[in-house]
Amino acid sequence: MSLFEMIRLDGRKALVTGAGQGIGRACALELARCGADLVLNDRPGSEELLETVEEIRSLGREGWPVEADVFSSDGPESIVRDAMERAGAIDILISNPAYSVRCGFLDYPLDELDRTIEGTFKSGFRLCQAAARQMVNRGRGGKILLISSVQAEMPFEGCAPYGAAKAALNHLTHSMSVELVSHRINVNAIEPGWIDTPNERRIFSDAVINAAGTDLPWGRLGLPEDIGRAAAFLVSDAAEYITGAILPVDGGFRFKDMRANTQPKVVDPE
Ligand SMILES: NC(=O)c1ccc[n+]([C@@H]2O[C@H](COP(=O)([O-])OP(=O)(O)OC[C@H]3O[C@@H](n4cnc5c(N)ncnc54)[C@H](O)[C@@H]3O)[C@@H](O)[C@H]2O)c1
Ligand SMILES: O=C(O)C(=O)C[C@H](O)[C@H](O)CO
Repeated sequence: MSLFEMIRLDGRKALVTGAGQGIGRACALELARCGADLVLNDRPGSEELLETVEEIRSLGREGWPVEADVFSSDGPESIVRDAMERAGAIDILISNPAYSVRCGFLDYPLDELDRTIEGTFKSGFRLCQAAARQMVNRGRGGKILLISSVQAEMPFEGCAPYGAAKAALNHLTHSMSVELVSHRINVNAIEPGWIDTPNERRIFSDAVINAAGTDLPWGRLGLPEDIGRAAAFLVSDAAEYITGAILPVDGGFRFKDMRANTQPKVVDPE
């Protein structure tokens, strides 16, 4: 079979969290273009989620919205329960959202440390666990993809708990791949570099983003679609023999010293 045929996802049911905008939305759209039907999660009341659902349906695929906070106490388990009710199965899981604030190590507030570990690591752990249990019970394998970050390997000032939580997700990816391989469940992660998403636009001014784009080795920031395409490959049959892999999609960012560009102190308040 050709790569083109193997990358098709027709008949597969995928759950993507944080699918209203940014990287989650781009992953969902790319999976739909490859033929998957999708359960799409985002926060309660998210208008962007409904826009993603509409766009998926306009591609001729099913799009089932599940509004829930994946960081909340019953969030991950309830999202998986709802996904099973709507779609009947989860063949593919993409665990996407994270929580972070920027603050120096010496001043980092402990309640924010807890939120970062809860939102970035624990919610991902619990979502993967709940989805993997369904995949194992069903006995037909599955694909799990975690959205990590280059910061798992690349320390930025003011981001210690977030980077540590992403490093923990990388380890979790390796551990899950070992424990789930006998169930034919592939577990992989993508490390996005600096991707032009609404979240980055909230943190940085246009001037900072434009300057960073010029300085990045590829000459531009990453686009959410760059991550979406890598995600679609990793959850397809074309990647059948890939498990426990951490794929950077960063245009060479992690090998260039851009620490000066990544400091929030250069943000223009306007
Ligand atoms: N943008 C980057 O440069 C970059 C780089 C490396 C890693 N990442 C990672 O990519 C992932 C997505 O980031 P993004 O830049 O697309 O962010 P974003 O804020 O632009 O989009 C995140 C989406 O997730 C949703 N979301 C957030 N918290 C949620 C919650 N508790 N429950 C349900 N939905 C929730 C948001 O509403 C939004 O739709 C994160 O894990 C982030 O750490 C991003
Ligand atoms: O969100 C992340 O994990 C990133 O690495 C994004 C950017 O690289 C970061 O905002 C730049 O400081």
